Amino acid sequence: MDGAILERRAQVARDVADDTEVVSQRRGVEASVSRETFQRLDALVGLLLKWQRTINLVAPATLPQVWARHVADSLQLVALAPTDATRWVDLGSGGGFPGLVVAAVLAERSGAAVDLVESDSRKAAFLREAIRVIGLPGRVHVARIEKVGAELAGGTHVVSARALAPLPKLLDLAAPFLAAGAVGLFLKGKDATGELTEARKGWTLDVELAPSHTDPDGRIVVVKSARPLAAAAHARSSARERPDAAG
Ligand SMILES: C[S@@+](CC[C@H](N)C(=O)[O-])C[C@H]1O[C@@H](n2cnc3c(N)ncnc32)[C@H](O)[C@@H]1O
Repeated sequence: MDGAILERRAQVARDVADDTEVVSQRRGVEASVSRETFQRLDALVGLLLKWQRTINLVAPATLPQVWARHVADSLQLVALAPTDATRWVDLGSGGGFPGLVVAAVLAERSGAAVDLVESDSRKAAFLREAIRVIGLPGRVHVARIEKVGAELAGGTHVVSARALAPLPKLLDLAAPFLAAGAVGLFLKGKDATGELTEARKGWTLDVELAPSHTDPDGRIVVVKSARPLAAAAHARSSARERPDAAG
């Protein structure tokens, strides 16, 4: 059989396999949330796929696994948060993970509000549109986290982030929220333990590493409290004061 026909058949087989995978991942999420939450998540995925044609909201290679890699990955944070959490801040939300997924669940809690901080204005436009169209309890801040953190921190129950920065830098970004008593929920890959060892050089931490249900190598860093070590805090503030300091 000619090579072009073989390749076409192989592509059709791959597409069918992808479709089957998408259907089964979507069913997995459907079984784990309420009907209303699932409808919001379905609408979110639809909107993401539409906007993804013009903006790179998530890595294109991850689209066939959108339900597992993005929706289910984000959803697992809700089970690790205090059950009565209503004030949630998501840092560096990008295409809405985990922030918009959390907002889709928290929509059922009275008084819930999810603040999404994202400095990229095109991604922020998507976040705003998703909140408007789906009717999510979210607010978007098109800003650098460093600029708005202190102002947003009061009353936050949970601060989350995925794929934003290595843990030591992430703790610096999340510091105002953690200082205000928020629990930190940070989705991490296989380097979580190494990043935690690094972070302990600058912080006294009460932390748990929870397994990820969507990535066998992944961990969720649950930060229950974080206090900067005095010397490390001093080093950080001196580095900020010296304009020629690295980092
Ligand atoms: C790699 S993406 C991850 C997006 C999303 N959390 C996810 O996991 O799909 C990191 C996002 O954080 C945003 N970001 C990075 N540094 C930031 C900062 N200091 N303040 C606000 N947003 C920031 C970037 O614009 C980008 O959209």
